[in-house]
Amino acid sequence: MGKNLEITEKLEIYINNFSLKLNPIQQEIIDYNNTLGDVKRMQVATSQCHFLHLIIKTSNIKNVLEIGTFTGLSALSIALALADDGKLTALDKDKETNKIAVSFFKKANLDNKIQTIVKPALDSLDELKNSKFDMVFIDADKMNYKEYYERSLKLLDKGGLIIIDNVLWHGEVADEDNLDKYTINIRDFNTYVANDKRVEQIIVPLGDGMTVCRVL
Ligand SMILES: C[S@@+](CC[C@H](N)C(=O)[O-])C[C@H]1O[C@@H](n2cnc3c(N)ncnc32)[C@H](O)[C@@H]1O
Repeated sequence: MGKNLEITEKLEIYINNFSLKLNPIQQEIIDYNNTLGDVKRMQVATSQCHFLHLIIKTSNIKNVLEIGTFTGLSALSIALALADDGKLTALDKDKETNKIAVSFFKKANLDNKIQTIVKPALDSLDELKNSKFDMVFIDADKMNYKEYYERSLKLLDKGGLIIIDNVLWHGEVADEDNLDKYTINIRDFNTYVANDKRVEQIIVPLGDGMTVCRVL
């Protein structure tokens, strides 16, 4: 008792076999990303797609902001879970991956629910500063996480959610001997959120680790 499971690849396949089924276009995005080589690691894990789905379904979330869309897997997972009157605003600076993401959104008939904005996210966030969202999913450049987090807080009311990906940084955050600047950055970010009295938060060990913050 008390010992957490090690999630091996075999166990992950088992979990996915006994969880929600992926939508065919979610699977197409994963298959497409597999052709990209190492860069496919950018996409969220299947378990994270299902987690985002469940959070949206159970929390009456209507208006979502995503920071970091890549080829669209997390965005499509969010949009699939949203009610008909729901909306996702998806930010990314990369024109090429955005074109691919939009083509998948169209194929899934969800392009009406997803607005993409292609420019550096901090510029988009400036433009969105008078908007309100129920949830923000942060998954872009890690060095800007603190800034994205602060900007996100301004866009949410009490009860709003911020979900941040890659907070366990391949497990490196817990290795105190690792002084790599990216690891230190995530470690500092996690400390910042943990000390923030404006939210309550948990780290969920799915994919590369995601923090779920609820605004108090
Ligand atoms: C980890 S990937 C996002 C993965 C995506 N959530 C998914 O599930 O497929 C990070 C994305 O952030 C984008 N990005 C990096 N720096 C950015 C910036 N300053 N502004 C906007 N997007 C940025 C990259 O172009 C990349 O597509």
